[in-house]
Amino acid sequence: MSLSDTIAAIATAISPQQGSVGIVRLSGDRAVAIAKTIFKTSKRQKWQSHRLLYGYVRDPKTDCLIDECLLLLMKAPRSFTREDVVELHCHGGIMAVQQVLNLCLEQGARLAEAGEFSLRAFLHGRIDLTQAESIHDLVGAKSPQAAQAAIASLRGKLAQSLKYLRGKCLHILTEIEARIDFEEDLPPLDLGWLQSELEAVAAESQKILATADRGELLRMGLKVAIVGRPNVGKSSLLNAWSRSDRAIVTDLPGTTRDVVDSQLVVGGIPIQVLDTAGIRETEDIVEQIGVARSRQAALSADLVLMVIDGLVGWTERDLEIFELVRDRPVILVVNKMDLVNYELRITNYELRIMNYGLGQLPIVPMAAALNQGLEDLEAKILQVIHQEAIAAADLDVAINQRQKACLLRVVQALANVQIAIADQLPLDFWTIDLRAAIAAIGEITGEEVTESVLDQIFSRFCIGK
Ligand SMILES: Nc1nc2c(c(=O)[nH]1)N(C=O)[C@@H](CNc1ccc(C(=O)N[C@@H](CCC(=O)O)C(=O)O)cc1)CN2
Ligand SMILES: Nc1nc2c(ncn2[C@@H]2O[C@H](COP(=O)(O)OP(=O)(O)OP(=O)(O)O)[C@@H](O)[C@H]2O)c(=O)[nH]1
Ligand SMILES: [K+]
Ligand SMILES: [Mg+2]
Repeated sequence: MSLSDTIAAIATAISPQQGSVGIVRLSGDRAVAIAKTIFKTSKRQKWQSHRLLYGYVRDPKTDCLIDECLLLLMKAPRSFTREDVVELHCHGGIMAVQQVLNLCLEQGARLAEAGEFSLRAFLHGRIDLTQAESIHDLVGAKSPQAAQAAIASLRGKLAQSLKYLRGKCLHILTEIEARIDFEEDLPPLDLGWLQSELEAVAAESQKILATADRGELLRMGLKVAIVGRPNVGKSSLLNAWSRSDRAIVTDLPGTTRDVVDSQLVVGGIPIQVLDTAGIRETEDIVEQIGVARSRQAALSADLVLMVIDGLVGWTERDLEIFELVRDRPVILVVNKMDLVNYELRITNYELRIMNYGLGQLPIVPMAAALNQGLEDLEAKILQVIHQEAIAAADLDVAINQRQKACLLRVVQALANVQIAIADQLPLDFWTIDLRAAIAAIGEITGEEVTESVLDQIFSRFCIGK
């Protein structure tokens, strides 16, 4: 992959007969020259930076008309990549953008690799690595809160905090090194200052680290499986919750055969809900496979909603299903509460559930068919996944697992400096650990990062980003 190539890619999502506009993007030294061979505009319009030109794309070999387009020119360094960038705004769908892209490639551009526009923006110093990663997060965001965290990082909030930490570490390092090099000429190190600076850096690092759990939830979301005996109302729950008719509901036990999923957002957290086949012994081959899939879904879920029938109550069959899922976080949904005396039953369940040794199982009474109990269910879910702690993190950025791993190394290295001081080790030892802390911060921002880490990060991007 050469940085001196001029690259081209379709920058928008493409889908047949969809999207009113599609954009082909070029970046590099030859972007303007390539665009000029295929895009014709009236003489009155000048090829000026940050202006839109109106015109037509033609195949220069055949003079065949391809599309009516707008062209946006952004001259280096005032562009996303800091190279010359040309955008051809074509008609949507597949054909126009694909043909325009092919012409760019025929005229000497190379198809961009995944994330290569963003990689160039990073390598040319327009954004740091945390900002580049946030572009990927923003594009993939599945809730407004996830998008908010991404845009905060994109604006450089995390980058700023890290820059501040790195600055402090460098300052401490300089003070210590000066004592190594010119010991006689300088006043002795102020150990009180040094330690309070180290503690301040560690505390700030911890504050950023505290956003990692929220980051994980916002990025990955939660997989929630609905399981239970046939006919307890699992599919009714999925439909009520997703306000859809996603799953088939009938009064026949064994209606759901396959795992049916739906995407929701609860408290800003993207949730994938899986409705599953009712679990029971059966002779029906198709249903058997469905039941096996239910078990699999339950075991791979982050959280299980185990549904029982409020009218029937807790049965031995329910206990068997509970045994299957009890290693996962479980919420017990007591459904069809519209059919029973509420107060009486709930007390009854709590007693019986205690008798079964199920402990402090969270219970939510519901009437899924009547859309009742959904708010309680969501509140209980947020409680079970410790949402309070997550919402309490007082930074609006939310770091990812890579950034977390680096920050943990920062904290560890700082602790090692403290140990070196306490053990009165020679100053060289102090600086070794401080340098490790600085390097770990640099790995987050991209100031000190290996090619393989960059490769890992940018290869997850889509082509055209
Ligand atoms: N059509 C289009 N829309 C888009 C993008 C794009 O590349 N093209 N973006 C792509 O991600 C996002 C906007 N982000 C951008 C970020 C920086 C620059 C840019 O040219 N920056 C220059 C000049 C700034 C200025 O003139 O003030 C710079 O920072 O030097 C452009 C878009 C979202 N929308
Ligand atoms: N009265 C009442 N009926 C309900 C409630 N929830 C579901 N039902 C009814 O119970 C029957 C079974 O509902 P489903 O949602 O298909 O149950 P399921 O657990 O998905 O069943 P399987 O897919 O067969 O395992 C249907 O007739 C529903 O209308 C409820 O809250 N109250
Ligand atoms: K059913
Ligand atoms: Mg069902």
